[in-house]
Amino acid sequence: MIAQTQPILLSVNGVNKSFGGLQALHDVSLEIASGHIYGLIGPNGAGKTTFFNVITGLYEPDAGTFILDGKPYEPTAVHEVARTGIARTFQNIRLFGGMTALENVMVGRHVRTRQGLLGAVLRTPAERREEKEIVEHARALLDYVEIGQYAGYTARNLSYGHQRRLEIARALATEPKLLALDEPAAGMNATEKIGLRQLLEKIRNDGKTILLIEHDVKLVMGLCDRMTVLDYGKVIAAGLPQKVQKNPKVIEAYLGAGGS
Ligand SMILES: Nc1ncnc2c1ncn2[C@@H]1O[C@H](COP(=O)(O)OP(=O)(O)OP(=O)(O)O)[C@@H](O)[C@H]1O
Repeated sequence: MIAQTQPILLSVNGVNKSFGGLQALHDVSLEIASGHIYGLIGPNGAGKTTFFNVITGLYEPDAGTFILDGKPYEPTAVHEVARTGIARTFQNIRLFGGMTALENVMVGRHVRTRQGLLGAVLRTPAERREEKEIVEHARALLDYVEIGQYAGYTARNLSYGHQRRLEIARALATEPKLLALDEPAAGMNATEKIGLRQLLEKIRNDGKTILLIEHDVKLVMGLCDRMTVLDYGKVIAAGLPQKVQKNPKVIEAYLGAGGS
């Protein structure tokens, strides 16, 4: 566990988001310290994915301000968000299923290169050099998430757990300041979850900051440095996991939702 003396990487203040008459997020604020794993939990429909979609530019908030790494940040377009330094994975895995694992990571890397994808197609010597670097970097990332031996496999043919790791590698390829993971353990068996936990701890120990939505409360409690609990779009508790799990509002929200 890391002390809260770290600088704040992401500060979110007063986010509101409605869909018609339904207020999915109600004045949600949170602060994520640099180098932390920050958990966002809550029963089904609490607004967790909506919050992710807002901070990654998929949904426009009705209100709210954001500061990333000391600078005002407007999550307007998904591509810009990636350049600014937030990378995410999705609850339902979104890989390029027909491409190889290596190619999937290379796509993520193009966010950080000069030529982008078009340059890679035109192929001048400088671009070929850059392309070689991209391949090497992508291979290194696959090794980092421990699926290097599957570099040439088509993404859709990988096991579920390996696809989740591949999504994380692709997100890391954009060199994010904040890695936002939407239920990375969903569908994993117990052994895969232990492996995922070790991977996330390694990523944090290497200096990255992680925002994690997770349904597996045991995993979140054991892994996160700080957390926020949402219920019906509102923050009902925030802080250290040991304190949050004893909060009567949190217990009630989970028991009320069938203990999910
Ligand atoms: N695009 C949308 N249009 C209309 N309503 C939406 C939309 N996205 C989310 N909602 C509604 O907003 C509320 C919050 O949903 P959200 O998916 O953010 O919850 P969640 O906490 O991520 O839930 P889960 O754990 O089930 O994924 C829900 O009532 C949901 O039906």
